[in-house]
Order: sequence, then structure tokens, then C-alpha cells
Amino acid sequence: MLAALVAACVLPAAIAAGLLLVQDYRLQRERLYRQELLLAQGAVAEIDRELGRIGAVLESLATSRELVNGHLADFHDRASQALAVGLVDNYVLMARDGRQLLNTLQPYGTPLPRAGVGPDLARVFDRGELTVTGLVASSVSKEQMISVAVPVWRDGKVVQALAVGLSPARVAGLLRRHNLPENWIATVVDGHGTIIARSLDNARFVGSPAQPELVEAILGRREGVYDARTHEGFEVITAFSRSMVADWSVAVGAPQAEVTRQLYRSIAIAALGVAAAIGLGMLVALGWARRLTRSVQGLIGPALALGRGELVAAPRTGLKEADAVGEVLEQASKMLAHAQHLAHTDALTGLSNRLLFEALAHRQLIDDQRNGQRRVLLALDLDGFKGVNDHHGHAMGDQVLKIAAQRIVGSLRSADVPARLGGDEFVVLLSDTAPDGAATVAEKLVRALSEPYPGVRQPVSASVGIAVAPAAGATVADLLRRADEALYEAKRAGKRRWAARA
Ligand SMILES: Nc1nc2c(ncn2[C@@H]2O[C@H](COP(=O)(O)OP(=O)(O)OP(=O)(O)O)[C@@H](O)[C@H]2O)c(=O)[nH]1
Repeated sequence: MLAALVAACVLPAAIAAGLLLVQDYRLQRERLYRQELLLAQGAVAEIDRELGRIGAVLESLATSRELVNGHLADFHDRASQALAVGLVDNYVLMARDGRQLLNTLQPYGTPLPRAGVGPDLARVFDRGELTVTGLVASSVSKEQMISVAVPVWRDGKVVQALAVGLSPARVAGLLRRHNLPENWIATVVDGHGTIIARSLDNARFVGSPAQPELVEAILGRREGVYDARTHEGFEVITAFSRSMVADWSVAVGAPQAEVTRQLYRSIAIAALGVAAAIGLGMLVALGWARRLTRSVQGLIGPALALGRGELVAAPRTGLKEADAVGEVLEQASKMLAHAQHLAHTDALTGLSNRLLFEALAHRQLIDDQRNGQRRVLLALDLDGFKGVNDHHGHAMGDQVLKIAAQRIVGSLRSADVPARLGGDEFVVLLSDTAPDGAATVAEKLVRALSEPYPGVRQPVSASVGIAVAPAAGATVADLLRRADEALYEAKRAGKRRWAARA
């Protein structure tokens, strides 16, 4: 139950954490794409710059004095010197029919094999513009090469093509200059989808077709992103950018694992966080549950005491709601005690009333029967009290009743039980069981109650009737009746005296 409660509290946070993770994963991917795209654009720009530099040197050689004058031996020397500038491997001068007129890979005059004019190179003769070819096998070195060629003009016609050979290894070197992060791969692909250069294992993959996903992605687009699998077989996220000079694209791929590793780390941290939150929540909830149980249990005792009609003192638990209930129990017990007091007390004199007196006397009589003890009940009635009311008014009558009650209490021992039955009638249950004790107390009471009352001119005294249990009766009602009979006997005998019933 507790676990479900805590889980319900943590669930929204867990869902939010999950959504944040998904968002974070997307952002990571986008950041990776942007980084790759920047690298691809940087590599393309560098390749374009290099091709531009090569083109510029080719243009200046194609219009050089040696070539225009047909001094090919001198031109061979000049071209060989130009090899030092730029990333080129050799210069070749070709006739329209595909004959090689000179090749700096061979000393001038060495017979050269016929190279032929492929469709890429034919563009130089047909359109008279700089052309970058795809991979072609060098007729001299037999190595796979890329050619950059410019037209050689004479009398407004393209008569020859001057080309340089560029090895894939040199292009791969350009890629490696970009300090790719570890496990990242940059690939240069020509317009036919053939790998021209690769930053990793260049020699192995040059000439191979690129992944179909890349070939499809670069069709008609300058740049973009795609997910694929490398030739080595691992998943990569790739971005590519197309060259402005050649029909080439550079693709930069980063392992998918770079993003997923980060995602797994984030998931692990989030899962740990959620588990810690649940654990902590459980501890806190457990603490609260214990406190709650203790507080409620602490109220059981006071509630039972209230049921028994006792005064309640509820312990303070420190829990606001439980303390409030405790306070209510205390107040209820006080109100109950007050109500009981009112129900059992004579409001005017503060003595017990008939109800309480009968209950107390009943209990005493039962105890006495068990112990075989005697018990004495005195019935008291003021003499001439009506005259006080009549002459001095009801308020003075009340005053006399109060003083009479005080005098009764003052004439008794603390174990004796006095009570006012109503009007000017009182009763006393004596604890003293000595044979003469009752008469002595009755005498004392008659005397005390017959003393003058302040401000009262009317004579007031008292008569007392004595009934002794068990001889006079075994029940409270019997004893009261017998004491009353004795009282009226005393009244009849002249008042201000006592009479007894055995
Ligand atoms: N002031 C006051 N008078 C009360 C109260 N209860 C009853 N009385 C009056 O007390 C009087 C009691 O009557 P009695 O006992 O016959 O009067 P008494 O003058 O003492 O008569 P005896 O006992 O024969 O001497 C009545 O007049 C009642 O109205 C009370 O609470 N206050």
C-alpha cells in the first residue's frame, strides 16, 4: 500500500524524466548531425580549394610559352618543376585521339602507352572547360587516379588536354587533416557513387561502391543526413555535403553508439534517481505511517477513559490532527465531569443531591452487609423555616439554607455523607457505627442548626430523626422512611430535638 502510494507520487516525475530523456536523445542526434555537417562542409571546402589551386596551375601551364611554341621538352621540365606545387602526382599532355604526348612520370621522349579519352575527359575537348574525372587507372603507373584536366587552345580550338593525376591517398590525406574524432569516418564519393577516398582504410575501399543509402541520399541534394551501416558493419549517423567544383560529395559518419551510449548513461542516471526517490519516499512514508499509528494508538486509552466517564489527559503526539482529537477528548471529558457534577449536586448548597446520596448510601449498605457492620442515617428538617421566607423573603431563606448546609458539614467528619433532599430537608449517612455515636452527632447537629442565623429575627432550629441499619431497614428507602418517622416524632414532641428508630 505504502509502496503504491510512493510510486504514485514518483510516477509523474518518472514520466517527465522519460520525456526529457527522449528530448535529450533527439538533441544529441541533432548536435551530432550539425557537427558532422560542419566537418563535411569543411572537408568539401578544402577539397574545392585544392582543386581550384590545381586548376590555376594547370591554366598557367596550358598557356605557357613552352607549350604554345610546341617546345615539349622544355614544357616537360617546367611541368616537372610545377609538381612541387600542390598535391599532384604527375602532369600528362594528351592529344584529342587519346595519345599521351608527355607524362612527367617518364623522362621526356620515353614511348608512352595510349591512354584513351574516357567520357569525363572528352568533356574537356567538347566543352573546353576544366573537368574533374572519376577514378581511372593510370596507363603508366597502373594505379587508380583522379584526373583534373584543362583544355589547351590553339587558333580558337581545343587541340590538347593538360591533365594532372591526383592519387586517392592524397585526397584521403586532405580528409585526415580535419582531425576527425576517434571512430568517425569521412568518405569522398564521386557522382557515380564510387568511393574516391576514405579517412580510414583508404586503400581497401577506394573504387568500391558507396553504401546504397548514401548514393540515394546524395542524388540531387547539396547536403543532408542519413542513417546507415558502414562497410565494416557498424551503425553510423552520417551527414554529407557536395563539392561546388567536382561532382563529389564528402560524407562524415559517427557511430550510432556515441548517442546511444550517452542515452544509456542518462537512462541509468534517471533510473537511479527514480529508485533513490522511491526509496527515500518509502522511508519518509514509513516514518510518517509509524508516527500516525503511534498517535492514533495514543488516543485509544483516553477514548476508553472517556467512555468510562473519567477525566482524560491525552498525551501530546506532535501530530497536529491527532493532538486536536486529544484536546477534543479532554474537553469532552471535562464537560462530562461537569455534567455529572451538576446531575449529582444541589445547586444552592453544593451538597450531594438525592440521586447521588441514594447511590452512595446503596453502595455503603451493600458493603456493610458483607462486613456485618451497622450504619446510621439521620433525617434533618429545619423548624420554623417557612417563617424566614415569609418575613424576610425567599433570598434570605436561601441564605439560611446555605448556612445550614455549612453548619451540617462543619458538624460532621469527612467520611460522613451529607445531602440536601429538597426544601429544608437534609440527610446524613454517618460513618460512625458506635452505639451512642448517632445520638451525639444528632445532638450536635440540632445545636448547630439552632444557632441564630445572621439577619434573621425568626427563630430557626432543627429536628433530627435517627434510623440505624440493619435493625431499622436493609435498603436506603427503608432507612429513609424510618428516619422520617423518627423525625416527625421529634417534631411532634416539640421540635429542636432528635428521636430514634431502631
Ligand atoms: N427560600 C427557600 N425556601 C424553600 C426552598 N425549598 C422549599 N422552601 C420553602 O421551605 C418551606 C418548608 O416548609 P416547612 O418545612 O413546612 O416549613 P417550616 O416552617 O420549617 O415547618 P416545620 O418543619 O413544621 O417547622 C416552604 O415554605 C417552602 O416553600 C428553597 O430552596 N428556598
